[in-house]
Amino acid sequence: MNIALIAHDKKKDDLIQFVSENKKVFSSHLLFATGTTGTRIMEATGLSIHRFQSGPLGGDQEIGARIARGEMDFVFFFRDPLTAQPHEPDVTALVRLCDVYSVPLATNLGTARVLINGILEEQGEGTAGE
Ligand SMILES: O=C(CO)COP(=O)(O)O
Repeated sequence: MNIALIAHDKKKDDLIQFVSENKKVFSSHLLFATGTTGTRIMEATGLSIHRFQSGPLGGDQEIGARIARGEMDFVFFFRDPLTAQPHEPDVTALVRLCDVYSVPLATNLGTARVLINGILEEQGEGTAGE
């Protein structure tokens, strides 16, 4: 499966911790990320991640293009709901494309936990923490 990992600055630590806790699951899939998020997760976990541009420089749009081509299976996008983003239209467009193509999207830690369990079940390996 192809999985996209994206986090706004104030949510990067949360995503890094989440990926670290579920490293075994993520390591068995192809990982993609916006620039800074990908670098931070690679440094923290040692996982191999294909990195696109940084979000404000077009990274969200690059991931959106992959979604439009049917090349992204799951998206973890930890958005910061309390900080204005200069590239807000790109953020909205990425979320919209997930809805257009019914790509499962987790925008916060709670949904991410549910989604990772869904991925594990698709792999036939029970749920996280068991
Ligand atoms: O801004 C982002 C998503 O909208 C994330 O970009 P970076 O991973 O480069 O910080």
